[in-house]
Amino acid sequence: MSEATKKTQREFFTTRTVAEALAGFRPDHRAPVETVPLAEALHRVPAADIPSPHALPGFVKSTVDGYAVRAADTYGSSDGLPSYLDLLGAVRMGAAPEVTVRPGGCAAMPTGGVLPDGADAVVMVEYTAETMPGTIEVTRPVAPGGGLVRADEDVAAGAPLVPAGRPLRAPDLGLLAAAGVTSVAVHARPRVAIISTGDEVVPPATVELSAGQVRDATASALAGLVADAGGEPVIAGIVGDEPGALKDRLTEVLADADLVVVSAGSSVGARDETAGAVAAVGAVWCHGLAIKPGKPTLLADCGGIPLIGLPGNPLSALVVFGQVGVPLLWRLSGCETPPPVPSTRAQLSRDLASAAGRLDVVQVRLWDGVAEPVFGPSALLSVLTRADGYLVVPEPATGLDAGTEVEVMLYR
Ligand SMILES: Nc1nc2c(c(=O)[nH]1)N[C@H]1C(S)=C(S)[C@@H](COP(=O)(O)OP(=O)(O)OC[C@H]3O[C@@H](n4cnc5c(N)ncnc54)[C@H](O)[C@@H]3O)O[C@H]1N2
Ligand code: MOO
Repeated sequence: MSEATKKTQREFFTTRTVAEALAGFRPDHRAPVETVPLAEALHRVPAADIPSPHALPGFVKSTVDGYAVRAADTYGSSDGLPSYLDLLGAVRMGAAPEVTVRPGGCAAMPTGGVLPDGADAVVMVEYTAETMPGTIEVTRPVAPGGGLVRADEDVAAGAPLVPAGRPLRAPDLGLLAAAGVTSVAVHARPRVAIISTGDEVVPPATVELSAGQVRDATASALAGLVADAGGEPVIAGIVGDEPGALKDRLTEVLADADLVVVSAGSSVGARDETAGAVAAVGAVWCHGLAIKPGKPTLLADCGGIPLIGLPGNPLSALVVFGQVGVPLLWRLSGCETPPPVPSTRAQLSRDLASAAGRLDVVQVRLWDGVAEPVFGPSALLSVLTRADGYLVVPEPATGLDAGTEVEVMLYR
């Protein structure tokens, strides 16, 4: 056993908390920046604020169907004492007004039309009547600016259309399009190399299994989590337990990955080579995380590129990747605070025990506002597929009582 392996195996007994890992494990690599068309920009993270080339909407715009007026001409108007205005013309959609509104006059106005010169408000058609051809009766006053948006009310020229560091949402794409911005500089989807380890692990397409063999479940599931968090999964194969093989594979994938994920072999058993191999290609930040399930987790910084060594049990691997890998992935994409996960409040059906200082991730089923824990060993992946979501027992807590209102993060 190498010196490095001995050292990292001892570190297993000085685990870090998940909170410490989220705050303190911060390799400085970021996915490169690329320019993509709007149609490919959903959920991508702008590398810098994107300023508006001009004001939006760019003209004083009516928000109602009605008549453009001088507000002062409508003061005191009521059903009993209407104002009467001369109809001077009509504004057409998508065209500059050909009419100017003088005192005592008005112009017919569609929603979205350009306010004509002289007018400072639009009165809704519901509060008017054309009592005689060419004369409009107004029965409600309107204040200056009423029925309008200002030329820069959506976005001022030069102000950010969308901020750096937040994944683009559908309305962001609309605002960019409205401003004529049709391509954006965003971080590339982080490439996540996924390596499975273990002599017993065989490709999923293997038809007949020999005794003790298992099909690689973890890589496919991790690829799903990676894609969900905006990354590009790169399934980098299965590495057996022969000495040196993992180190060689790690060296290869590090040349072309933004994040490396290795599953299994990170515990303290005789064949657990991961810590030694990782120590040969990077600096191990922790070996052992105070999380249940998932304690045999390893984090390393490989020249700025983060590497996560996940527990072998697929359930534990997925739980840890959700808690630690997904936030890392968002940071690689340029987003420091991951977008919130949809959640719901529910009443816990039974007591849950936990150790203080350890984060417990508990799978739950939900019905009628009740969260029922799904228990089972982390060797069983079906515990996850049967759950509707999960709750966490926070690090300081020693457990949760039945009936406690808990927040359940929902799977979709
Ligand atoms: N003495 C101790 N033994 C164990 C501890 C401990 O603290 N002290 N922790 C246990 C926990 S918790 C877990 S989790 C496992 C994790 O160990 P490894 O990360 O070294 O993983 P393996 O032993 O290689 O595998 C565990 C289990 O998962 C299966 N596996 C592995 N990879 C895959 C895959 N890609 N797809 C499907 N299944 C996979 C593997 O065959 C094993 O059955 O250690 C405990 N022991
Ligand atoms: O924590 Mo192990 O990672 O329970 O299955």
